[in-house]
Amino acid sequence: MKIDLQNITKKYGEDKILEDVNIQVKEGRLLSILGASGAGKTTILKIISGLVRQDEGRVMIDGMDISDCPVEKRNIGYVFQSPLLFPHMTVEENIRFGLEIKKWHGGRAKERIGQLLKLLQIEGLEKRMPSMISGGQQQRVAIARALAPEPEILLMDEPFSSLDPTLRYEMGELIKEIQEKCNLTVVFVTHDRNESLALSHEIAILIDGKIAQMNSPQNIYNKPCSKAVAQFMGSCNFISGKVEGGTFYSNLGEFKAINEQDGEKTLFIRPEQIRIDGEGKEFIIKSCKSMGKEVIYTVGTENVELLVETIGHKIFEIGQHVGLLFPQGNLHFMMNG
Ligand SMILES: Nc1ncnc2c1ncn2[C@@H]1O[C@H](COP(=O)(O)OP(=O)(O)OP(=O)(O)O)[C@@H](O)[C@H]1O
Repeated sequence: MKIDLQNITKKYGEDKILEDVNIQVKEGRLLSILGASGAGKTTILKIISGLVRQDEGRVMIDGMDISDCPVEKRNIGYVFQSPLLFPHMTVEENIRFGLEIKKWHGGRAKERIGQLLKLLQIEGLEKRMPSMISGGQQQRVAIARALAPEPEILLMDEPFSSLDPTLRYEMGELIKEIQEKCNLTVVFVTHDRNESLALSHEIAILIDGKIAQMNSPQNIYNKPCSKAVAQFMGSCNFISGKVEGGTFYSNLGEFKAINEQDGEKTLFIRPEQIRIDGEGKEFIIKSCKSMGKEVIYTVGTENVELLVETIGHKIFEIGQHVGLLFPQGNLHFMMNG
């Protein structure tokens, strides 16, 4: 099912939480909403599910306005940050609870529970109480319960934030697999950029209640529309300058700027997209930080300073003269401001 949020605005008291939010998620795709704490991510999920009513705008599912449809009629699965299982019920009973809405009992319910135990890879745990399984297993049960009534849309609110990085990665892979197998349309809220880059078909960046950019992970990372989006996705270098007749002029030198309109622009480049040339001379290594897998150097001249990331051991020394290479394909120009 396709989700289309149109011009959604939401206030709590005098505070405007969401302003003219437009989000489209195609059927069978996973969109993640990435934003800082308090940006309004959960509020968007609550509006899609019907737990909260927007002040303005429409929630469209497959072309139908469901803004006035009650929560229980929407058949949308919702997985919360913590699993929220019923502690006095077994794993099987918790999943069965998800079927209440469908009024499935007997053999049909048993068959569906069996399918879900297999899908979430938790077979053998059905008779255990939630206190007798791990945090990761509890979250699998919560996902099984949300999927029990066969929703075509699944909303996930930072579902893996309490898990350790390895488990978090595994759960992400499992969600991708389930999403594809069941052709689910998923909206996934996170404030972890790596998680969103790894999982999503599309990412929507929410800054101060507005969608700053919505695009593929590659474009969000490599072609951010603003400094705020660029910084949200990781370390970056910004170089101010001017485009004139297909050339960008700056303190860093001149670069080809084919198809760029003339005017004041900012050149954006990620630290790992710059290469250090040991044969060159025009820059100096000013500092360096070893991060284990990678080394981050500050490299500069009197006029300009850049972060450069290399993989592996430290091979350049502070004070060493080097050159820098800027592969043309990695250069992205943005409007100033
Ligand atoms: N029921 C409510 N009444 C008043 N204010 C609320 C209510 N629910 C949320 N808020 C406020 O709305 C803002 C957005 O909340 P929301 O939970 O959507 O943010 P979020 O991006 O999901 O944050 P986090 O990443 O911390 O979960 C916050 O400032 C929050 O305090």
